[in-house]
Amino acid sequence: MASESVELNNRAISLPNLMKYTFGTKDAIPERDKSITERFSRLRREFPVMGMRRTVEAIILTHQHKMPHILLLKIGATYFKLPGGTLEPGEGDSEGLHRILTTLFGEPFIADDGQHIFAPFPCEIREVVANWWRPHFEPTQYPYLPSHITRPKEHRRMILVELPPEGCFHVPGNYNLLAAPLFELFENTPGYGPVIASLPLSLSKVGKILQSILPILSNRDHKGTCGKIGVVGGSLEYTGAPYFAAMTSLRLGADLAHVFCRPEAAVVIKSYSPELIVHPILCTPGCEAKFDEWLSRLNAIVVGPGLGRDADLDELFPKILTSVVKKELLLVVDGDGLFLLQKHLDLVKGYGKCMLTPNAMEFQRLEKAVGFSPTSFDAPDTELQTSVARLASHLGSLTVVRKGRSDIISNGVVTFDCSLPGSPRRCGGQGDLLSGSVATLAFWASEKCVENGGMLACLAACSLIRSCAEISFEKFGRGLVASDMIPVIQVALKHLLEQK
Ligand SMILES: NC(=O)C1=CN([C@@H]2O[C@H](COP(=O)(O)OP(=O)(O)OC[C@H]3O[C@@H](n4cnc5c(N)ncnc54)[C@H](O)[C@@H]3O)[C@@H](O)[C@H]2O)[C@@H](O)CC1
Ligand SMILES: Nc1ncnc2c1ncn2[C@@H]1O[C@H](COP(=O)(O)OP(=O)(O)OP(=O)(O)O)[C@@H](O)[C@H]1O
Repeated sequence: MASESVELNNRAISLPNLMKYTFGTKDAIPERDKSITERFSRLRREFPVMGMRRTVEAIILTHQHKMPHILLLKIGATYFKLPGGTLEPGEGDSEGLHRILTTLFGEPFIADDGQHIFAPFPCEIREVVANWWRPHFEPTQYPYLPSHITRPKEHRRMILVELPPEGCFHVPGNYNLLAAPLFELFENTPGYGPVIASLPLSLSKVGKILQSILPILSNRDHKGTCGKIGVVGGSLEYTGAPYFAAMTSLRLGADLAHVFCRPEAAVVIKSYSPELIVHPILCTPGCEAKFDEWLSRLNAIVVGPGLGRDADLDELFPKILTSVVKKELLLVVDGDGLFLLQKHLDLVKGYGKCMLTPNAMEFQRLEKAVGFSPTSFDAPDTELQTSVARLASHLGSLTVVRKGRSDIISNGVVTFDCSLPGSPRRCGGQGDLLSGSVATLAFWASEKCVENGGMLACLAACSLIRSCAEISFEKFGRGLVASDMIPVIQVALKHLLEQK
């Protein structure tokens, strides 16, 4: 098999088999700096003249024995790096990375004018997979730009590079080119450093992730094994939002869905579906005790869809959060929950089981609430990624999913971008479908002890809901409403699972 097509980071990419490549050596290209100390001295020297150093690095994936491998350059006995280098002033990412890969791997020849040059290295430069920043003239780097740093010293961008099915590498004599299996790099910071060790997560395949998260159905299971999800929301104005979130969890595969709403919303919500268990308790006497009792029987809670912002929630909302955190339940905060959360961020700060799913506006509110200047709605994706990572990190590494043109998911250490096409319909309620699916998938991931389960559940949920939107838009076009997406949840799931 010459090449295998896989989906990485939601895009199909061809992975060539390394057996179809040949390898030659050429003259050494000495490293510009002899030591790490020298590298930082040069960075410090050049900074006043050149400004922030812009580095581009190639993520070149290949497959061997059907397993994805990443190409690394090994220098000496223990130092590994991605093939890459520094951009010239004014040079674009793609142009610069092409130039650097040509120097590293292109075939050497002597031009008509006698100059030693390299033939262009055939490859296609794809999207940016990860960004890292170096705030000081020191080794410490972050996958986001820390908020207090106004003049970072280096910005590193890891870019996916696709190779043709066959070809030749001409490797400088001072390097060893090797293919490391992704599983070997996974979180292996001692062996490869934080940047390379985080790449497998950044490149995760949604179909594989879903497979690792979904519970296996069995006749030995009992009612509740696949999840008991609670949704706190539903008011006089908004009855749809909690219904969408709770129904999504059931249609995805949870066993029981409870809605805790205001009494005036309860009959309406019940009448949408006999499957939902509806508690008309919010802001009624004894509400906290009743809620607390039910919490012990649930696995994950979504707080906020259609909750409203009435003054009586100022007192109840923090109590709800405190109960959920105390019981160590998975918590998704969405919709009006995010509005109310602005004053109570300290209650979830550092709570690793918390996932926030803001839309563009809600994200800006959270940024302002923590004292960051809000990132523009239209900021480029890389800036948005930085902002999401910055907020997640500031909140103590909980997971933030900023919905939008692309959904950006970050825990402050790793940042994913889900840019499946979705649909061009922006009807209300789609975010509620997302929060219900995040809660369900996060519960399943936690049951199976999936490493980084919250992050992966969020990525899987974003892919799922965008896929539902795409499928249902084909049928309903501009008349698509959120209710139309619920019946295709299993179609979308199957579609994602089948992606190789
Ligand atoms: N049928 C229902 O019951 C529904 C109830 N909903 C609930 O309604 C409550 C309020 O939610 P809202 O989202 O209206 O609250 P917000 O007050 O946060 O309003 C969001 C505002 O941001 C704007 N916006 C969103 N994305 C944007 C983008 N990318 N660029 C520019 N502007 C953008 C919207 O047009 C809207 O005006 C929540 O509790 C929510 O759950 C919604 O889920 C919609 C459906
Ligand atoms: N520009 C876009 N292109 C494609 N998909 C989008 C776009 N904006 C949002 N989405 C998708 O729509 C879904 C809901 O996002 P949205 O920003 O509408 O959330 P929301 O305002 O919280 O929703 P809700 O109406 O339920 O409150 C998400 O799955 C997101 O991926």
